[in-house]
Amino acid sequence: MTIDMITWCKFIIGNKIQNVHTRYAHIFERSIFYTSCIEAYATTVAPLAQSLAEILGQKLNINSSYFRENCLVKSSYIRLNRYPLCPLSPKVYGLVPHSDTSFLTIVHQDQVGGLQLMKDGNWIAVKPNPQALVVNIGDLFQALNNDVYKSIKHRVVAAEKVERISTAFFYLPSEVAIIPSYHYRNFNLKEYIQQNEQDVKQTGNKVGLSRFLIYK
Ligand SMILES: O=C(O)CCC(=O)C(=O)O
Ligand SMILES: [Fe+2]
Repeated sequence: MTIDMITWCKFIIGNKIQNVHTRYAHIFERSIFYTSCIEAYATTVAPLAQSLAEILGQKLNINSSYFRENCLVKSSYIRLNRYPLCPLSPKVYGLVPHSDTSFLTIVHQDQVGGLQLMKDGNWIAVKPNPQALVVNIGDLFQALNNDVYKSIKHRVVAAEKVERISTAFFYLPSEVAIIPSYHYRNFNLKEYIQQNEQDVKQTGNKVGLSRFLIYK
């Protein structure tokens, strides 16, 4: 692994609405305050994600009930990211460049900054604003809307002087829900994750949606 592929970030994945990911259960069990915060946040942000997906989907001929029917409460999850101070910044990333698998990702970041988006071949810093949420289009939404709205490539620059915290809510369908698309062959989340894991193992990279294109 080269230095630029190291991720300088600690994270917890959990979804208290459902069950906490078993690998992290001990952390969640330790603090009732913590779990209730996560639960309150997830309960608030999930309907927001659904409304945004429905609004975006309206002009794209996506059936208005699609998200309600296929995104179950337990299919979405939250990832808490902590970016500790990094002596090697800016040589390593907080998070390596990636696109999210989700339909939508709703990110809350603190005041430190470090999130960057790829736009027209350039990395653009997202101005940190703790009063605002960042909404990213994910891979599954790109497939669903036949490439009208593209999944955004993003990365996080490692924190150099001040530790950074962010919270990402990934709005996802159930593992078996079909993602209908004209550009991509029918697939579901389970298949997509398996394919990505296989590609990362074999090539070191997530190949992503292009694996599922009908016409290459
Ligand atoms: O920390 C951030 O601002 C972004 C987090 C992110 O991209 C992720 O968790 O997938
Ligand atoms: Fe991300």
